[in-house]
Amino acid sequence: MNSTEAKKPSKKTPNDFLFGKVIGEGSYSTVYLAKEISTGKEFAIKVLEKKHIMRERKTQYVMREKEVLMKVNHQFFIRLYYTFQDNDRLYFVLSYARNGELLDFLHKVSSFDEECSKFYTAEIVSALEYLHGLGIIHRDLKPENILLSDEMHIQITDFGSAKILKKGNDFQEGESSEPVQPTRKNSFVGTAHYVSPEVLTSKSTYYSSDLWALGCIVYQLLSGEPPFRGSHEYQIFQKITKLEYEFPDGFKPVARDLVEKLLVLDPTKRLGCEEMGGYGTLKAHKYFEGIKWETLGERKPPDII
Ligand SMILES: NC(=O)c1nn(CC2CCNCC2)c2c1CCc1cnc(N=C3C=CCC=C3)nc1-2
Repeated sequence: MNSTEAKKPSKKTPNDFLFGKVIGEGSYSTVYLAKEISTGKEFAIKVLEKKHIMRERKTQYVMREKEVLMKVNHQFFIRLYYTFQDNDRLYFVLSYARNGELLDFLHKVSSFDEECSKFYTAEIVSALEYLHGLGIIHRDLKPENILLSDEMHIQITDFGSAKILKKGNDFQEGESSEPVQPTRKNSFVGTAHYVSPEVLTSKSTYYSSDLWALGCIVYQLLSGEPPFRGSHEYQIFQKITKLEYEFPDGFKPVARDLVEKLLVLDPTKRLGCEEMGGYGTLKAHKYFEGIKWETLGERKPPDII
C-alpha cells in the first residue's frame, strides 16, 4: 500500500471486545453488552450460532436482518457498526441503547401523559416514514422493540422479521400494488397484540401493516394496555379480525380519532398509507399539533413521569 492509499480499517474479531452481561436472548441469538478494548466504547453484540441457524433454516432471516441493518442509517434506529464471524458464530456489533425498552418506562408510570405520548408517537411516525421510504417493512413493531438512547430518543431494533420491498430499482413509492407474501406459507410475522388483520387472514404484508402496529402503540401509550387483549393468542386474533376493541373513559377525542384512522381493517384505508395520501396526511393530523417534524431528533425528550 503506498502512502496515499487510505488505510482500510482491519476486520474486527471477538478479541477486540470485552463481553459483559446478556441483555437479550432470541430463538437463535444472544445479545451481549460489550466494550471495545481499544476505545472503551460500549456496544450491543448480537451473537448467532451458525449450526443453530442452519438447523432451524433461519439463514435467510439472518441475511435479511443484516441487509436491512446495512441499509438503515437514521438516529431513530439501532445502527450496525461491524460484522464478523469465527468458526461457530456470527457477530453483529450494534449500537447500545442504554435506557432499554420504552415498554419498561410505560410500565413504571402505567400510562404516558399527553406530551410524552405525542412526542414518542411522533418519533415512531418519523422512523416509519424513513423506513418505508427505503422500501422496508419492519413487521414486528412493538414497545419491546422500541429502545431508548442515552438521551431518551427512540432506537428501533430487531429487524429479524423485516421485509424489503424495493431492490434498488426506482420502485413506485409507498404501497406495493401486490401485497407481499411472507417467506413461509401460513406463518404470521409479528407479535400477537400488534399483528395486523391482513397478516392474520391473507398472509400478506403491506407498509401499512406497520401503521396498524402504530395504532396499537398509540392506544397503549395513552391507556397502558394494547387495544386487543386476551388470555390466548387465538382470542386476540379473533378480536383483531373483528376490530373488537374499546376506548377507556377519558381517552381524548383527538387521540381516539388518530387511533380509529390507523386501526382500519382495510390496509389501503389507514391514515399514512400511500392510498390515503401518504405520511404527509398522517403528520398533519391534529394529534400532532405543535410537533416540529424536522427537528424532533434534536429536541430534548420530555421527562417520562
Ligand atoms: N434482538 C436484537 O437484535 C436485540 N435485542 N436487544 C435486547 C432486547 C431486550 C428485549 N427487548 C428487545 C431488545 C438488543 C438488540 C439490538 C441491539 C440492542 C441495543 N441496545 C439494547 N439495550 C438494552 C438495554 C437495557 C436492557 C435491554 C436492552 N438492546 C439491544
